[in-house]
Amino acid sequence: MATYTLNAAHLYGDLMNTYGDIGNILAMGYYAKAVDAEINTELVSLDDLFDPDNYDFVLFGGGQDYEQTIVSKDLQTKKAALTSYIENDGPFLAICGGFQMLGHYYIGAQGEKIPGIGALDHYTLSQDHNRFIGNITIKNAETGQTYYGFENHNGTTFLGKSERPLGTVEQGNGNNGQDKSEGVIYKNTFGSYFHGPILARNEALAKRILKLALQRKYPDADFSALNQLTEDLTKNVTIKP
Ligand SMILES: NC(=O)CC[C@H](N)C(=O)O
Repeated sequence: MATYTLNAAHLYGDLMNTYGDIGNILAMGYYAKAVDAEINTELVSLDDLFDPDNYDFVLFGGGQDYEQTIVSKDLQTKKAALTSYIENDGPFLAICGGFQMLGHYYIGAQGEKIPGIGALDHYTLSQDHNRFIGNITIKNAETGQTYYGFENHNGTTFLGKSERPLGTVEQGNGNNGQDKSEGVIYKNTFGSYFHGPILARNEALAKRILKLALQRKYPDADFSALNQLTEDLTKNVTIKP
């Protein structure tokens, strides 16, 4: 038994898990070992109850438009609980289709309007016979860190006033191919179009989100070993695309 335990919800992990997005939880679990912590993961899908008090981390991965249509209906039943989790600073990572569904709506490739839950203030439009596909690099303004990933999406997302981007696009398209924004940060919720998975490829971000989750659950504990690990690794490792 580890000293610290985090409970993670993999939201609709059986329907939306593009490019192995669950690897984000596995990456966090890997770094968690450095501070004697472990992560228990539970699938929360159609007709399941989402109790915000039960979870310390939520992952909502990407998916195809068809799966998003199915998930959209069920998601409305979890809207209040998910919004309350986000508003109470619950650590959350939403990728691609999951990122789109936390916002107001996504117009799918066939022009269909797929409602989100509006927990975050963005909306997503559709491109005409085009997808953004390829490697992407962004820079995070607060930390100066560079993140690497792979994007594949039809949707073009536009952030609301309360949202700031996860990063500024240096290579690739990002949220919409126009304003250089990629992803979102709102409270402790992170959204991104990055597959890869993002936390497996970007250890500094993995540790940042892991630390948020650990400190929220165990405010009096000392997780400086994780800090040390972050500093040492970022000092010595050159990350190439
Ligand atoms: N990879 C994804 O999650 C894709 C999301 C959505 N179906 C789009 O094409 O924009």
